[in-house]
Order: sequence, then structure tokens, then C-alpha cells
Amino acid sequence: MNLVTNQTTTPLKVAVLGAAGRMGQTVCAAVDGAPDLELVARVDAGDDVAAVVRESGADVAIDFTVPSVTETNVHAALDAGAHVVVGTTGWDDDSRGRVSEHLERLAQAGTPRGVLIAPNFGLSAVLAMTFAAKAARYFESVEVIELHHPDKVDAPSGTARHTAHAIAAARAEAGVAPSPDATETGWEARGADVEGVRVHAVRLRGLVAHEEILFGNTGEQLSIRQDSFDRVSFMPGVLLAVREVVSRPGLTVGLEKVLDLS
Ligand SMILES: NC(=O)C1=CN([C@@H]2O[C@H](COP(=O)(O)OP(=O)(O)OC[C@H]3O[C@@H](n4cnc5c(N)ncnc54)[C@H](OP(=O)(O)O)[C@@H]3O)[C@@H](O)[C@H]2O)C=CC1
Ligand SMILES: O=C(O)C1=N[C@H](C(=O)O)C[C@H](O)C1
Repeated sequence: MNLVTNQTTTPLKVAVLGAAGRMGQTVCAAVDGAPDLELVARVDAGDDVAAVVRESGADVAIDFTVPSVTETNVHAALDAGAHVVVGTTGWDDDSRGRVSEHLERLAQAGTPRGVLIAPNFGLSAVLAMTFAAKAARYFESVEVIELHHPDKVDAPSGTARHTAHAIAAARAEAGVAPSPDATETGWEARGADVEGVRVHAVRLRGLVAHEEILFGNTGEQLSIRQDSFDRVSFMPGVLLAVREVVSRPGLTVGLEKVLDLS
């Protein structure tokens, strides 16, 4: 029998850190437009993150700030009782490890919380990374090109690092040799070395966020390309992460985990 009830769910309360930024403004609008979410705080540079998050009663804090402050913000939001969704770049094994330890302490204290860090919330980017990881073992050569707006402060992009990491792991597991490269001079023109994968960063007015992964064998090539033309492309992933993180204690890295792609 199909039982229909009048039960209504309480909206999740959300605080946005970096609210005045390019992503922050788009995220605030997306949260505002979601019937199951309530925007309770906009946090900007100079604000006391822990105090604002605590006083707002936020269930989830979303961080789109800058690499130099994002880890501090996550610890502050956790101390204020919130789960956290992070889109900001700049994370490494050490900073992720410290967040995992913080989450472990909260779990042991009986107040488990979740943190979900994703270098890219765009579906096209998540799928491109997934397909690239699958293809990685079958090609002799691989290079990554990321292309972004010129106001971006970090290079290579977090997405490109995540992509290169997944490709490198897949190639290592399959025992694939390093990409052939006879370069003797002019190494500065060959891009960054991310775990053995060459990554090239383009900065161009008019771009938003784009990535191309190039694979080569003798006589054939595979190009995987994704384009975010507008920051609204990240919003379904951000909202999905907000709804998921409250029931995912501990640290989750990558939206592919939530989408069951990995
Ligand atoms: N995961 C994903 O899908 C995506 C990730 N990103 C990443 O998100 C981050 C933000 O990008 P974007 O919005 O373009 O950058 P912006 O520079 O436009 O926004 C960052 C905002 O954070 C503010 N800020 C700085 N310090 C603090 C602080 N301590 N507390 C709160 N706010 C602070 C800045 O304020 P002020 O300017 O006054 O310093 C600014 O308003 C980047 O790391 C980017 O790579 C971007 C797009 C998608
Ligand atoms: O700064 C940006 O714009 C973006 N940053 C993220 C990254 O560094 O990968 C995600 C997306 O590429 C947009």
C-alpha cells in the first residue's frame, strides 16, 4: 500500500564561506533556490568563521575561499559543530591527514561529522577524470592540459592534480612505463610534473574551467575534453555533496565517491 503522509522535512541549514567570491555568490544563489536547504550565513574574509557558523546553527558549511585559508576554515567549522563541503583547492596529504584526525577525535567524542572535499563538482569534469583513469593503462603517452580564467590564483588546477594522481595510480597498478620523452633541453616548456604526468596550465580571458586529457599510442590518439562554460555547472554537484555529507562521517575526497563512479 502506498502511504502518503504530510510529513515535511526540516531544511538543512547552510553557511557559505567565501560568499562574496565568484563561486561563493553562485553557491549562495543555488542554496537559496533549493527548497530543502536554508542559507543561514554568508561568511567573508575577516569574519570569525567558528563564531558565525556556531551562531547561525549551520548544519553544513561550504568552503569556496582561497588555498591559504581553507584548512583553517574547515577546522573552525568542525569545531562549531558543522559538517563541511570543500571546493577550494590547495589540499595535500598532510592537510587532508589533519582533517581526518580531527574527524576521528569528533567521532570518538560521540559527535561524528563529515567533510567532503572535491576538486571539481562539475559532472563533466568528474566523468572526464573517471574515463581518464580507466583509459590510463592502455596508452604509452599521456599529458593533461587545464585551461582557466586568468583570475585563478593557483596552477596547475586542483582538478588537473586529481586527474594526474588517478592516472598515475592506474598506470602504476598496471605496471605501465613512464610516458616516452626525449626532451634534453627546455624542460620549462614541458609543463609541471605531477606524479610523472606532464600538466600544462593555460590562463586566458574568456575561459571559465576546462580540461583536456591526451592519450597516445603509435597510430592512434584519445582526447577526453570537458568544459565548464558557466559556474552554474558546479551547482548540482555542490548541492548533492551538501545533502550527502550529513550522512557520511569521516573524510570523503572526490565527488566520484558519492556518484559511485570509483
Ligand atoms: N571544486 C570546484 O568545483 C571548484 C573549485 N573552485 C575553487 O574554489 C576556490 C574559490 O574560487 P573563486 O570563487 O573563483 O575565487 P574568488 O577569489 O572569487 O573567491 C574567494 C573568496 O574567498 C574570500 N576569502 C578569503 N579569505 C577568506 C576567509 N578567511 N574566510 C572567508 N572568505 C575568505 C575572498 O575574499 P577577498 O577577495 O576579500 O580576499 C573571496 O571573496 C578556488 O580555490 C578555486 O580553485 C572554483 C570553481 C569550482
Ligand atoms: O579556480 C577555478 O575556477 C576552478 N578551480 C578548480 C580547480 O582548480 O580545479 C575547479 C575548476 O577547475 C574551477
